[in-house]
Amino acid sequence: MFLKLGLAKPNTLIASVHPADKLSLQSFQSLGVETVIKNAPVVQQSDVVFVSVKPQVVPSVLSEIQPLSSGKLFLSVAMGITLSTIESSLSPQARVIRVMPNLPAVVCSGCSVFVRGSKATDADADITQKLLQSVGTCEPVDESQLDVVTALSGSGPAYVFVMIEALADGAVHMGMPRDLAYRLASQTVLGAGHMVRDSGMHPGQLKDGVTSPAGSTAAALRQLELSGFRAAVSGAVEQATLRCRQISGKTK
Ligand SMILES: NC(=O)C1=CN([C@@H]2O[C@H](COP(=O)(O)OP(=O)(O)OC[C@H]3O[C@@H](n4cnc5c(N)ncnc54)[C@H](OP(=O)(O)O)[C@@H]3O)[C@@H](O)[C@H]2O)C=CC1
Ligand SMILES: O=C(O)[C@@H]1CCC=N1
Repeated sequence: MFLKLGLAKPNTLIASVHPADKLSLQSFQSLGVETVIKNAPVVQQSDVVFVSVKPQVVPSVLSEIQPLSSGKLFLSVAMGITLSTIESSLSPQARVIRVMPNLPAVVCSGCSVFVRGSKATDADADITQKLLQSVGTCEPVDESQLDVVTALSGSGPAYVFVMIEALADGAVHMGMPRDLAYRLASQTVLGAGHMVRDSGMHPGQLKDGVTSPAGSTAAALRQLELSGFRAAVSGAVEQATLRCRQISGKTK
């Protein structure tokens, strides 16, 4: 996406990719980006390094690149891995920023936050914000919020995809063709999100505006309440937050 938007040129990027990961290899190569099978050349040749391996793999990757990390900016997207863990695993001269992006960045509708590490400069924060704002929104937060952010906006697209699938399943059950059901369900979620973001109105007030007395929406909402919909969704955010905290504790 950064290439498409002209924020970087292919010959300024380099990625470490496992040879077995044919899909990633092909997509980088089709963009003209050099790929290597080791992490060291990526760090050696870069000013800004994205750390985007699974949290459980982060400690071994950081210890591998530690000797090469002085003077570089590291942007870690790994859930649950704290700034203090990352900073203490790299050179004291490494600069670190934690980022929590989300999947819709691939269609320029992402939602990211970032937290500056102790050595990160204003220029580092600017470049992080510029990169992430090119693919959606990006705002600074306190690190104490990052696990909940991960649970809300990091994982959130998955909950919404399930919601869209369930909406469409309901409509198909009632006789609607599936392709029409997905079009209507996805546009409904987009439109509702747009209204909450831009109207300044409380979501409950917007919900009331859709709900005619003795109408179909009231019947549907009653079913959602009986099924524990609110508790299920807010419980999902709670469980995801707890999982981040668990990972965070294990990798300190
Ligand atoms: N998916 C999402 O929507 C989001 C993910 N994140 C974070 O992004 C990170 C990656 O997540 P995700 O992309 O879903 O996970 P994936 O497992 O899909 O990607 C991780 C990649 O790292 C590779 N890898 C494994 N070990 C090493 C190593 N030692 N050196 C270099 N590369 C290695 C893996 O290769 P192989 O498969 O061959 O092992 C794989 O290609 C996680 O930390 C996650 O918390 C953050 C926000 C959103
Ligand atoms: O599931 C995960 O661990 C990552 C973190 C945010 C989205 N996906």
